[in-house]
Order: sequence, then structure tokens, then C-alpha cells
Amino acid sequence: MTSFKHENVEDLYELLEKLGSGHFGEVKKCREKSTGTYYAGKFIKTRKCKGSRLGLDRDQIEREVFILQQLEHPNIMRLHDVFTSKAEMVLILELIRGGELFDFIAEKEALSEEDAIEFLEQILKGVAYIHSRSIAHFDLKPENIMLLEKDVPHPKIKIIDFGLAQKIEDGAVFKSMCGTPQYIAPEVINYEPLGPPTDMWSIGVITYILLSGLSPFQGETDQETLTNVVSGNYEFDDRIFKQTSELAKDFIRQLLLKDPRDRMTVVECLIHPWIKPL
Ligand SMILES: Cc1ccc2c(c1)c1c3c(c(C)cc1n2CCCN)C(=O)NC3=O
Repeated sequence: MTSFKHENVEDLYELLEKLGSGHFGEVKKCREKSTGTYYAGKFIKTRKCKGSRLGLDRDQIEREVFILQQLEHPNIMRLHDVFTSKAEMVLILELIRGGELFDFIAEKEALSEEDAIEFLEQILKGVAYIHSRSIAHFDLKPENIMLLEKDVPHPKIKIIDFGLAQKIEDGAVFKSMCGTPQYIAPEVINYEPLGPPTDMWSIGVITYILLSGLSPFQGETDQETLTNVVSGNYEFDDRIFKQTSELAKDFIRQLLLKDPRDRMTVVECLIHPWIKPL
């Protein structure tokens, strides 16, 4: 169990180049002085007072830490250490050197269905693991699907950023208006109860993009995108999907369903004939 260290992170880790940034703050490569091992440090500014718009609520970050402490799976990034101070918290995370899945795909001509299935099966195994522990990610999108290494024959997928993840308590209703318009499910926009099916919608969107390079609900503006999502308005443009198998389209159709109860579960996805041919 990771305890929250109160030392200065720079006493134990050498801080190196910035790897990225987000709504939370910055991610920097860092090196553990005692072992020489490299990690990713997620530096999160914490709110000075409850009403402040700057920084994140400390309890929101502690929730992410508590969730990460429960997770140990080859397709989920690992938490190594946590530091807390007055103004920020630092999560020391497994370093994932291969960058984002979608940058990897952008470098290639096109992704075959076979390659897409190889990536998707790993994403599904990671999501099956968290759903089996009653945890939903709630922010599955291409930026949060990374490759451990990229210049290898079979790159390994790592799901990152559990900043919006929630433990789904029996009977408790979780609603939130978070996420990125292109990937969020109708129930998020309609402020209806969220759960594992919300992640399954996002997987449907990710699959559509893996096979076409296009985002199914993308509009000219965020508002148009949200309208497209709520209406479930998407299509398989023949110019793009002409070569795509019917099984692949069926897989996507069974996820991009407005009613969360109608969508395939992650276990059903793993045995869908497109993923697991008989
Ligand atoms: C090489 C590289 C480049 C950018 C990185 C990361 C690694 C990275 C990492 C993580 C997170 C939460 C964000 C990260 N980012 C920010 C962008 C993530 N979409 C992480 O947990 N491990 C990483 O290596």
C-alpha cells in the first residue's frame, strides 16, 4: 500500500524533461535516485481553498490514488509512489515510453483489422480487469491509451490517467459532466447514471477511430458533437468502411447504442466473433 510521503519529491527523484501536460498539471520524466529507475511524475496542483477554480480537489486526487493502489494488471499503468505537500501532489507512475497509441497509428499507412484487434484485445483486458473490481475509468480516449514501447513487433498497451475513475458502489448513482465530447456517452451529456457501460461506449468510439482514422460523432463545434452523440447519429461512410468486415461493424454497432443497458459488456466484447473467431 503506497503511503503519502511528505518529503520533497526532489530529495528522492531527479526531475527530468517534461513529457506532457493536462488539466491537472504536468507530467515529467524522473529518475529514482536510490535505484536509477525511470518513472513518470504526475505533478498536480491542489486547490488552496474549496471554492478555488485553480488546481484539483485533494479528495479527487486521493480517490485516484486509492483506485490506483488497488490495480495491478499488465495493461494498466502502475503507481509507484505518492508525495503530498501544501500546494501539490505528485504521483510517481510507471514510465510508458511508446507514447500514445494514436500517434503510433498516425505514423503508419493504415491499421489492418488484425492489428486493430491486437490492440483492442489488450484495451478490453485492461477494462475487464477494472470493471471486475467495480471500477469505471470514465475517460477512455486515444490520449489515455499508450504503448509501453513502440519499436517492437507486438506493442503492449497501457491504459493511463484514472483522474475521473470511480468505484461503482452497489446502488450508488454516479453522475458527472466530465470527459471529452468526442468520446463521452449520451448518459454523461444527459446527466443520467454512469457505470461500466459508459466505458463501453468510449471503446466503441475508439474502435471506430482505429479502423477509419475518423471520429464517429465529431462535429464542427463541441455543441454539434454533443448533439450528434445524444442523437446517436453516426454512419459507416462507404468510402472509408468499404473494406471493413461486417463483424467489425457489428462490434461497433453493439457498443454505440444510446441505452447503456443494450451495449455489450466488456466480457461480451472479449468473446465477440470479431475479437475471438470461433
Ligand atoms: C513518454 C511519455 C510522453 C507523454 C506522457 C507520458 C509518457 C505519460 C505517462 C503517464 C501519464 C499519466 C501521462 C503521460 N504523458 C502525457 C500525455 C499522455 N496522453 C503515466 O502514467 N506514465 C507515463 O509514462
